Amino acid sequence: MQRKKIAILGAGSWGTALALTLAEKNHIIHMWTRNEKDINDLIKYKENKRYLAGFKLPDNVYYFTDIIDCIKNCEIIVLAVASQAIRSVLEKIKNSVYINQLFVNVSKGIEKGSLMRISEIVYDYFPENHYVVLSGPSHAEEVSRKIPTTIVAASKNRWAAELVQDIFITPNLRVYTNPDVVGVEIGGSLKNVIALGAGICDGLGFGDNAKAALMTRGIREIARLGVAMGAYSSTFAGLTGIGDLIVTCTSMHSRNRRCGILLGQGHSLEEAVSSIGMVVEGVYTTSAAYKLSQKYNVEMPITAEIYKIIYEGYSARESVYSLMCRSKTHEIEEVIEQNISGW
Ligand SMILES: NC(=O)c1ccc[n+]([C@@H]2O[C@H](COP(=O)([O-])OP(=O)(O)OC[C@H]3O[C@@H](n4cnc5c(N)ncnc54)[C@H](O)[C@@H]3O)[C@@H](O)[C@H]2O)c1
Ligand SMILES: O=P(O)(O)OC[C@H](O)CO
Repeated sequence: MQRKKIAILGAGSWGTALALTLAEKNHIIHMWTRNEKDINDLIKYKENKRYLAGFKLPDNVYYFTDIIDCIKNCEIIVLAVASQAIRSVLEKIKNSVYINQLFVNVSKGIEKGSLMRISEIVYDYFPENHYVVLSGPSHAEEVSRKIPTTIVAASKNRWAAELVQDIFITPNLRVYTNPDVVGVEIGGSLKNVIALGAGICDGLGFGDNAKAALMTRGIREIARLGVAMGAYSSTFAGLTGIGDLIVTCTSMHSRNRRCGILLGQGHSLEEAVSSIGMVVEGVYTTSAAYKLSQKYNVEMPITAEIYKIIYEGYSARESVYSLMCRSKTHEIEEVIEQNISGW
């Protein structure tokens, strides 16, 4: 493939892992982060000691303190900051983006106040630019070690999705395409809420049964909301749905799960988040998901309980009791609603 000039906005763990991957494919990488000390350290050590220590960045990675210089002449602009910061980053570049620059969003979240997905925020600023969301089960710590990983490039535009597939694919990072932007964004964001719950279960000392139940019922309520918002239900059975949910609920790399473990052990939210030291997207997404469930009138009992734990001070044990003692119900709603089996 032809060498591309790619701007990565955000030099956290994921932005850095992607810079490594793309630079090793011989693309020219421009990295920007808001923190000048981080940029100076990157220039000095050619390593991201703060967010992803142990990996040398090659010489075709360049570092910028000026975001406008960073994106200049880049064909691709990768959004790799925490999701609540995406709007402020777009605001900084709003007068400097050309129509032929393609956005690749790798951030997983929903904007807290507006309840907008990242594609909607990008569309607000750049309605004519192509947009691709790249998501799936992909811990930065493993991608940078070249451990086999699979992700999905989703776009309304097939050409854009296939271009991003070609740019990012390596023998260790297999990229699929999908037209379902809503499904991929909802799955990638809301799995973090369930991962907080999985961590809480671990922190409370529960076992594998509880975790399996949480994950299975969790993906079901995520899919219910996603479909109400216009997603394909099959996306939630794929890499960006159940795939990402599995990796986030079971891995000790997951910041969301680790935060949940601390909550389950009785630490406050502030203590838990500050001890993680990196973005814990699920904290914000819990609030957004809870409000989306109300807006779309979709029942999301697990999300509602995690909202109560995080934002209303409920104890985790109280929430588990509420979930277990809800009125009894059927497993697959469609069977009852559509009278499929004649019940
Ligand atoms: N780490 C992973 O394994 C991984 C994998 C896939 C997706 N993601 C997603 O990628 C996004 C970034 O995650 P990360 O792991 O790199 O997080 P991180 O905590 O390692 O880094 C966050 C980055 O966002 C920047 N940032 C935060 N607030 C900002 C603001 N107000 N303005 C400008 N920049 C700001 C920070 O400076 C930093 O560069 C998240 O949405 C995450 O869910 C992470
Ligand atoms: O570390 P987490 O919990 O933010 O998860 C990172 C990625 O989203 C996993 O695919």
